[in-house]
Amino acid sequence: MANVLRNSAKFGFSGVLSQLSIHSRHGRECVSPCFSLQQRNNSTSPKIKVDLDSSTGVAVLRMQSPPVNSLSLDFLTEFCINLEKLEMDRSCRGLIITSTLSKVFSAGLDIMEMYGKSPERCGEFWKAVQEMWLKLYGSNMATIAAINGSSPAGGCLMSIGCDYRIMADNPRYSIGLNETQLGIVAPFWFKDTLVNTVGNRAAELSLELGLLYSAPDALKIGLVDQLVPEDQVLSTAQDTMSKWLAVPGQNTLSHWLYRVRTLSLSHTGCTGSEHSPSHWLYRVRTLSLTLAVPGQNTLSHTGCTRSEHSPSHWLYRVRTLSLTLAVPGQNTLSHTGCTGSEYSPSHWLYRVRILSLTLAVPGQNTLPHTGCTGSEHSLSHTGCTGSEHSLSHWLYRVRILSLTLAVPGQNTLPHTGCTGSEHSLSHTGCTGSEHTLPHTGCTGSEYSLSHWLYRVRTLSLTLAVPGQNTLSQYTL
Ligand SMILES: CC/C=C\CC/C=C/CC(=O)SCCNC(=O)CCNC(=O)[C@H](O)C(C)(C)COP(=O)(O)OP(=O)(O)OC[C@H]1O[C@@H](n2cnc3c(N)ncnc32)[C@H](O)[C@@H]1OP(=O)(O)O
Repeated sequence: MANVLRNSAKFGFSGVLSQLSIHSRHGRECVSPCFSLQQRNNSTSPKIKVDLDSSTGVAVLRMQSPPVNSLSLDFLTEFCINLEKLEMDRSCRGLIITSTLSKVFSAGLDIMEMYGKSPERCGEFWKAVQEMWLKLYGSNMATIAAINGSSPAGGCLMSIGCDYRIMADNPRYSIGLNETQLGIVAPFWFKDTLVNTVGNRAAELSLELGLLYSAPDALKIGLVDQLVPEDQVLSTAQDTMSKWLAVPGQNTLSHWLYRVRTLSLSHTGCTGSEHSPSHWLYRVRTLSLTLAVPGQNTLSHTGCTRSEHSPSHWLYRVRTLSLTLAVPGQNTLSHTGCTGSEYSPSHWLYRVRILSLTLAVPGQNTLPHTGCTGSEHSLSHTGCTGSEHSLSHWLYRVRILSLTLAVPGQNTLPHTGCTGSEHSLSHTGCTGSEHTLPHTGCTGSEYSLSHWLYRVRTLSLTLAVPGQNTLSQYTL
């Protein structure tokens, strides 16, 4: 195992990403996700077993792919097909996910899928990973992870994609997003899902250090909701499910809104029939894909078919969004026109903030302030100095910072040229009457800095969709 992981780190993810990039730049015909799922399911023996109890409306999905339920393309395909079937079965209202293996819930993404594979295979694999998460996180069923063994990385993602987590009370089992320890950057939607589960600070620590938590520690930080003796994991999940299903309207939009709300966008500019979950799944997925690998996903694999979804249309959107979420070291910037020495990390460190500020408000920020140079580029206001500028530190801090600053309509240009003491006001540049914020519902003393910072972070996720969010319909 150690060798495999070492190899994957060595050859690994940048290679995989660039392969993906090459692949996606060529573009492909879009097909419906259902069709593509069926097409690519090549496995012979089932890796997933589903039992639906029609009297309770609860399905138990058992992962049974030895040795460790690693998430290979075949596994994910089968998983998604089963999920899709249950989703379409109106008699099924609740889903419990568990493992038939002793000691392991899921070892996460199958390392062997991640190197030495063709670009096509890599693309399919990564698409399947995203589909798994979208289908689970966006499910209309109540979902419970009955975690009866270790659940690192992608296994943890699968768990936090569920509404509730019950784990075996065994300190030898661990769970967490440990990608950083493998030299892998957890995509932003992994991060967002973790933040939603354990909060900002715990997620920040967890991702920067690539922590795996023992079951008791996972309970302490809220990564799991409950620990029970190993032989009671499934029965407790079944008891718990009955409480979830007793909530009126469990399968309705209200359920959906609570989960998706934090996913960015979903509930914002929609009206009328646009509120259908299927519509949203595709919108969310599109954006997620775009942002998961900035500059690398052309979105040909999103399943969008309307002509407005043509690559050329998307390229412009993608570029904007990608820059918004500029992730140092992960973005190759090939799509921005940067070449050669501009790729150096130091270049990135200084560009990132400016780019974030500039482009986080599509259509509102114009270019002039991207031309900042010299001392204006100092990142002193981020609190980062010297060795703190390591990759993992940057990835998680900068991203949050840029989201914090993204306040469409509020952060107008003047503050981008701010230097020195002006930056002390939390670099939002907002003062006095600029804080009208009629659409946020904020008034009077609510304008205090700490309030503002926390609200902004939430708002910025909502607002990161060019031309879609007016916020007028939505009051936090
Ligand atoms: C394009 C992609 C871009 C970005 C992706 C970013 C996201 C990445 C998310 C991920 O999920 S990366 C995967 C990270 N996974 C791990 O770090 C888990 C590693 N595995 C373990 O920690 C342990 O195996 C375990 C705790 C799950 C189970 O321990 P134990 O019961 O002691 O089993 P072994 O370690 O002996 O393993 C048995 C067997 O299984 C193979 N294996 C384990 N994990 C994986 C895996 N993730 N993929 C493929 N194969 C795996 C292991 O090599 C052993 O195989 P043998 O042939 O040696 O028996």
